[in-house]
Amino acid sequence: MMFLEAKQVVKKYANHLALNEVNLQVPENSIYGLLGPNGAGKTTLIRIINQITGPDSGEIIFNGRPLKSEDVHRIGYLPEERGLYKKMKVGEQAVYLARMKGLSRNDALKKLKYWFEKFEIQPWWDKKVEELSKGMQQKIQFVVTVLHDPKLLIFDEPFSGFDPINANILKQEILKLKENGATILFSTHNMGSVEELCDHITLINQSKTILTGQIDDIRQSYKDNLIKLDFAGDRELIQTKLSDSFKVEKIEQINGLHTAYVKMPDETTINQMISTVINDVEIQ
Ligand SMILES: Nc1ncnc2c1ncn2[C@@H]1O[C@H](COP(=O)(O)OP(=O)(O)OP(=O)(O)O)[C@@H](O)[C@H]1O
Repeated sequence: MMFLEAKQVVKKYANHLALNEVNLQVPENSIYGLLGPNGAGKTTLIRIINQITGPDSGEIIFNGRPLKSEDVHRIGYLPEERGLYKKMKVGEQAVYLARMKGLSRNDALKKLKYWFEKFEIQPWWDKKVEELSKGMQQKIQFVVTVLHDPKLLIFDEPFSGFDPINANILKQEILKLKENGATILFSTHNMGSVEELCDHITLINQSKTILTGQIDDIRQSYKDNLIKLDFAGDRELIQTKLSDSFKVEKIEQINGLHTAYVKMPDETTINQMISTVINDVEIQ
């Protein structure tokens, strides 16, 4: 079942068409990546789903029926522009935000304890937000976003500002949230995170959907069987040997190292290709 759908969503800003009949189909309990270059329309779509702004036409279907204002409590949203109160203490603010999402003080404290321990950020509890770095503030905001166990989580550029170690911790947590039943939609420019996390993607470019589907299907349909082989050795000989069974598109040479771009016919394997040249080259 689709947990979230955007149907023919159109949004104009003054003279700019930010979304041009965009569709989205997010299956329940999936991790869904929204991709596209700067200005493509990703944040606009996310803001429409979060009811911060409305579409000019089209609609959002949530859990099988049109999205309602009260659904906002079932969505956890990490916006692109992080917004914590700088002068307030971390713990005090986290409890305050959790209370706004309907948690009792006791529940908020219990859940915050769990997340602060998980992220090893207990020592920050009594610091003012302004004393934290950007990445540290982002961790707090992530915790506050997921604290009320929303069924739908929407993260706008969740990895921006995180160092690789913390980005990895975040990835693992996103996978666990899925295991625990959440549906997750996130926008990103980070292709590594897409490969590692997403089951489905939609690619938006210039306000339009240009590619959508299951990541495995997309990978399969764009597979062009082109293999890049880095080697040291006799370029002419390798070209001749490979050309018997494969199509060598080109061979480049950089600093004494050759790179052959070899197109593999469907019935051939990489092992066959390598065995053709293995006695004549040093494969890098
Ligand atoms: N409030 C606004 N008023 C006018 N134009 C806007 C507004 N918000 C967004 N736009 C325009 O709509 C287009 C889409 O912006 P959006 O923020 O959705 O892009 P994005 O895909 O999230 O980009 P990025 O990857 O840079 O975050 C841009 O051309 C932007 O200038």
